[in-house]
Amino acid sequence: MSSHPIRAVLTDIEGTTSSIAFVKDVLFPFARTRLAGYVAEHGDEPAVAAALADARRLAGDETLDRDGTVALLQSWIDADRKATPLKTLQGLIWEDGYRSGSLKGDIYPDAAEFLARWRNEGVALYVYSSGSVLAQKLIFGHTEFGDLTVLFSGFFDTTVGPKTDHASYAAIAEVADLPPFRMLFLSDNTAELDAAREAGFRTIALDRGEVVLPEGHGHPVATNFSQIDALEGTLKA
Ligand SMILES: CSCCC(=O)C(=O)COP(=O)(O)O
Ligand SMILES: [Mg+2]
Repeated sequence: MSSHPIRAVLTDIEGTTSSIAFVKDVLFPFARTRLAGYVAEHGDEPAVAAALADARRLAGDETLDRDGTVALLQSWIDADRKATPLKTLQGLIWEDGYRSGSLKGDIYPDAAEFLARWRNEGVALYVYSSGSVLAQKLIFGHTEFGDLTVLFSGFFDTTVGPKTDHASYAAIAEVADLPPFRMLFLSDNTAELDAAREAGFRTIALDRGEVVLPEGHGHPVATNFSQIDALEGTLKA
């Protein structure tokens, strides 16, 4: 344990503050089934047209028509590909669901409780997820615990860089204006945790019982946010 208090917590969403099951079984199918209709209705809007063009560029096939692009994006959903244009479109489609009340942001109760507690204690909170910033604000903005977006000082998605690249964490620490060793990154993905550690962050792996963490990863492990509080005895600003 370091003697330097943690000044900020940077948290992943899927597998950390929210179950993988919610993302895979609720959010992804919601977007997948509505994708074709959404693109038909909004495909000419600049943000949507740009995301479709980015997807074609990423796939290396700029000749794809609209149906072909939808099929490509659906295959990326099935493969859980964390591609920025797909994440942009998913966020836009989920927005309709959250606003109409058919989607509710599923946040673990311990995450909601301890995020609020840490914020009250003066720890700054940030999100870093493959989901778009819009999707992040929607999931935290529509929870059974109310609007949790007010707890956060900033939101980062893959437009800052891939989650497995140490440079992304260095960029986030710059924006937060903190030395990386004063920041704690929480994730269920050890490749992400390795990248954060390489950038100088402190790290804790979340083991929510949905995936098996690889052996020998070397990150402290917590099964919920109350254990993080105990593990990081210096989690006081
Ligand atoms: C913002 S909720 C949807 C999350 C999502 O689309 C995703 O791919 C989850 O990735 P994470 O980086 O939060 O594990
Ligand atoms: Mg995750």
